[in-house]
Amino acid sequence: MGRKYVFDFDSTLTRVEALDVLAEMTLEGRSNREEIIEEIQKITNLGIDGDISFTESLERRIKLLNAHKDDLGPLVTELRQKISKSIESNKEFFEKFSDDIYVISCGFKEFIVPIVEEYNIPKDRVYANTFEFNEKGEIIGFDNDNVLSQHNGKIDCLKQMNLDGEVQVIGDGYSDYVMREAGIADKFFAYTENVHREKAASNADYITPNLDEFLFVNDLPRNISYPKNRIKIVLLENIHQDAYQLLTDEGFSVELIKHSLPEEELIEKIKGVHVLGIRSKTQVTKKVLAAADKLLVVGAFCIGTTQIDLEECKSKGVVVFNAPYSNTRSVVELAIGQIIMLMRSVFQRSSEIHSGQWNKTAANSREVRGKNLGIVGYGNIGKQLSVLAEAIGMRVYYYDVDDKLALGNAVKCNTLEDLLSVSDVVTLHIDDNKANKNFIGEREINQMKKGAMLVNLSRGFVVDIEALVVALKSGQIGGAAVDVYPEEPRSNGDFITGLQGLPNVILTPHVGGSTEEAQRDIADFVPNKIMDYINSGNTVDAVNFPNIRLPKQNKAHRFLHIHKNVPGIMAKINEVLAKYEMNISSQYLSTDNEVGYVISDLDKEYDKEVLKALKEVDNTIKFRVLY
Ligand SMILES: NC(=O)C1=CN([C@@H]2O[C@H](COP(=O)(O)OP(=O)(O)OC[C@H]3O[C@@H](n4cnc5c(N)ncnc54)[C@H](O)[C@@H]3O)[C@@H](O)[C@H]2O)C=CC1
Ligand SMILES: O=C(O)CCC(=O)C(=O)O
Repeated sequence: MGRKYVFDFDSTLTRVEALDVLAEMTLEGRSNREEIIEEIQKITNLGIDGDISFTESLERRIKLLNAHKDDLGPLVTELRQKISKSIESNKEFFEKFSDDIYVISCGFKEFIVPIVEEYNIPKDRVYANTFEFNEKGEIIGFDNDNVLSQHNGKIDCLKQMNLDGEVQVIGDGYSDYVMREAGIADKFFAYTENVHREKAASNADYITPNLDEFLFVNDLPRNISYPKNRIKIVLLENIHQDAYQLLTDEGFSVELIKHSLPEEELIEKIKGVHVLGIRSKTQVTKKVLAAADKLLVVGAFCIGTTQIDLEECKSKGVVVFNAPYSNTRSVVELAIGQIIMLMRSVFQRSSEIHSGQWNKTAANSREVRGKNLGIVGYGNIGKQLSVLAEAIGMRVYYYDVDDKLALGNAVKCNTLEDLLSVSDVVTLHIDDNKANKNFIGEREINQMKKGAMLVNLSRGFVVDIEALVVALKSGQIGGAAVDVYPEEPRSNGDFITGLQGLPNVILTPHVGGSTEEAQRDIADFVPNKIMDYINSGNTVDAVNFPNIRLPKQNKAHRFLHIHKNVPGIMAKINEVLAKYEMNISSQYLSTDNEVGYVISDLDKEYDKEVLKALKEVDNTIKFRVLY
């Protein structure tokens, strides 16, 4: 093609400005170090944005630096650790196109050459300044005759190089852009992986958030087939900021929305989205999924997943992850707290005193020690609650549809009625299966001891609210703590329930799992699952999909193929691979009744036609090339 690639060094090939790093090193121990560093950074930026002449910026910085020849070795060592992430991961490009790659920098050859040589860029293709030293080896200036020490020196430098073919400049600063503005370069790519400079970005032919994107738009060899910045993630329902941070740090384009979206709005929003993050409110229905043209993953940043049509997701090759344990402890602690508060009628006493009434009484105030706690649903939450409740002296009874091993001294009940009839407090921790609708209704309430308490931290639809209201008014139930409701609002604001205003009723707005700890843990767990799937194809812990984990292979391509689980499909996939003479270095298939998911690691080079052929294999649901 005869195309030439001209790279800037500071904040482009490396994540930092080298002179700033040098300053941090040379000013070590100085009392005014921070102020000087700040001043140097200010001057650097003024020079980069063209607000002061570059020569002035260089002179002023060198004076402040107080550097010595001996500092340059450690500086190079430091810079080696600070190569831009996507530059580091795309060495293949620098190998294959080494004859066409140049560095033009207003930095200094003394530290640029040793770094870029490792990327196959020899010193004769590095255009940069050189330091001047005094007899003691101190850096006292720079070679003033070098055009790169002058304002807009990059223009003259590139002109003198007289390169053939199309010249593309990749850099973060205004001084890179001016080469295109002067008509010497053909295209300017504003490189924003490390810093987004408005002046450079607004003048660019193209803004490239990393080298992956640059290589993608130019169809050049690259480490990953689809740049991460092109992967669009939408996080709804006020998901913890840490999740946003993790996913943006990984290079994805993430949008954070505070509330849930109703179906019609989600149908619009989901178009072009690769990953959707939700909590318990957002309904991911068939209609939503029909509009989801790019969707790869749904992340439920909670335990429950019945708000998602898991089967439809699977049939469309959309993998769903949740956080099955992150908020377990938070729910358990709230349950314990609520049980104690109910038994002591604390909320009534509190409301009285809030309204100016002193009512010191022991009536309806009991210890939990020695009382019977009935746990319905002996899963992750139920079991942990069992242990904590015993530790504070409660006698635990439990009921579960599955055969669950009793922890500690807990007593298993064979029927729900057995549990209800013996418990002083009944607490619900069954899962969010829709079959559990009105699981506790009038009949079950009447099977409870008179005056017993009811706690619901599972799902709102599990309890018939009207029946509960009647029982609370009649005294059949002595008090209730309710965290979840059949209908919950999409965002904070007004809310009405028949339970409002009743004595000894604690109402909370679905906050069982809403603690800093739980939300932080979820914000770490789910994004890691998402990244593992996007980056490596791993589906371990997916709730609706065959689970596979295959270690990353070097010098291989990875193809992901999701298909309907029909006889002979693997043979067809491998026939295609054989036809295109691809050597399989490892392959892993996992299936369930409906779908099969196979990861194939293959030899380095491949004919792009193979991708088309694999997509066309009958019963293919989704196909993706990772690298
Ligand atoms: N309030 C909140 O903020 C939170 C609420 N939750 C709710 O708590 C539920 C339980 O969470 P985990 O313990 O982690 O779930 P889990 O799946 O570990 O346990 C649920 C247990 O309930 C049992 N079960 C289901 N239906 C039953 C029935 N009809 N009768 C008796 N047992 C039945 C299951 O066999 C299972 O052992 C979640 O599904 C979710 O709905 C979870 C986290 C936070
Ligand atoms: O607070 C949330 O996001 C929902 C908590 C919950 O109910 C769950 O984890 O299933």
